[in-house]
Amino acid sequence: MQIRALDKFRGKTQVLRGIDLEIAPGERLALLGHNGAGKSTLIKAVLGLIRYEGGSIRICGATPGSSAARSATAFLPEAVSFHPALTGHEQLSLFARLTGERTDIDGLLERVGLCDAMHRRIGAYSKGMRQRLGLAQVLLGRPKLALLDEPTSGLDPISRQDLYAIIDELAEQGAAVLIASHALTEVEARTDRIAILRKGAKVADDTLAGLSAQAGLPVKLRVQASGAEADRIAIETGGRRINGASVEILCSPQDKMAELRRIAAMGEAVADIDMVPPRLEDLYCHYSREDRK
Ligand SMILES: Nc1ncnc2c1ncn2[C@@H]1O[C@H](COP(=O)(O)OP(=O)(O)OP(=O)(O)O)[C@@H](O)[C@H]1O
Repeated sequence: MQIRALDKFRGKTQVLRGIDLEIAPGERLALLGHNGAGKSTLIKAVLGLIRYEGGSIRICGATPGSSAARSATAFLPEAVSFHPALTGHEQLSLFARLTGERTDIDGLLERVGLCDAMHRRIGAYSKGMRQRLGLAQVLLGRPKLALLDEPTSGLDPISRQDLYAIIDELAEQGAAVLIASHALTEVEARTDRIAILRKGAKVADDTLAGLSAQAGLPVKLRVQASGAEADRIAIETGGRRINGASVEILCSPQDKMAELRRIAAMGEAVADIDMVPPRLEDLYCHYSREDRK
C-alpha cells in the first residue's frame, strides 16, 4: 500500500495533512495517535469509504474502492458486528460464497479458537469471540492488505496473544498489515514499524530502534547496590535512589558506555546493573508532544 501527500478536510477543518505512508508486503505497521488524530479517517480513505481532497492512495496499484483494491483488502473494525441469528459457521460460509473462496471453514474456525462455538448463534458470542470470527473473515479473503482497527480492545490477555499470533501468520503469508491501536506495550513487541499521527499529520515513522535513535531520549541505568552502598552510589553518579538498594541514573545514549564504565569501576559496591532503553510509551509521548515542531 502506498499513500502519497494525502489531504482530507471535514468542512473547513483539515483532518489529514499531507500524509505519506507505505506498508510493504509482510510488514506489520502500528498506526498510533491520540483520539481524533486521524487514524480512522486514514483507514476509511484506504477502504474507499470517504473521498479525499489531495494526494493519492494505491493498493497493489489499484485505487481505493475499485474492485481490485477491495478484493486485496480486508478490514477488521474495532467493534465487529455480524448477524446475531447466524452461527459462526453459517456466517463464514456465507462470506466464502460471496467472495468465491473455496476454504476449509471448519479449519479456519478452529484456527481462531472457535472450534466449540462454531455452531452456536453469534448473538450468544462474547466480544472476544466476535473479534475472533472477524479475524477468521480477514483470513478467509487471503488479503494483500489487512487493516485492523484496535483489534485487541476488550480482549483478555490470552485472546490478545492468539490474535497477534494470527496477525503474524497473515504477515508471514505476505500481507501488509496496519494495526491502529492505543495499546502501546502490545504493538511495541508485535509490529515492525511505528507511525504516529498528531492532529492529522504524520510526526514519526520508523522502527522502534530508529525512533529511539532520532529522539535521543535518555537511557535508564538501574544499579543495584551491595549492602548499604546505595547512598554512596547515588551521590557519586548523580542518580536517584528508587528503593533501599537501587539507584536509577539517566544518561544520554552517547554517554551510556562511559557511564557504565564509571559504575563498573565502583567494584564490589555494585551488585548488578540493568539497562532500560526508552519504551514506546516514552517515544510516543515525545513525538506526540504539542510543542514539537
Ligand atoms: N463523520 C465526521 N464528521 C466530521 N468530522 C469527523 C467525522 N469523523 C471524524 N471527524 C473528525 O476528524 C478528526 C479525525 O478523527 P478520527 O476518527 O480519524 O480520529 P482517530 O485517530 O481515529 O481517533 P480515535 O482514537 O478516537 O478513534 C477528528 O477531529 C474528528 O472530530
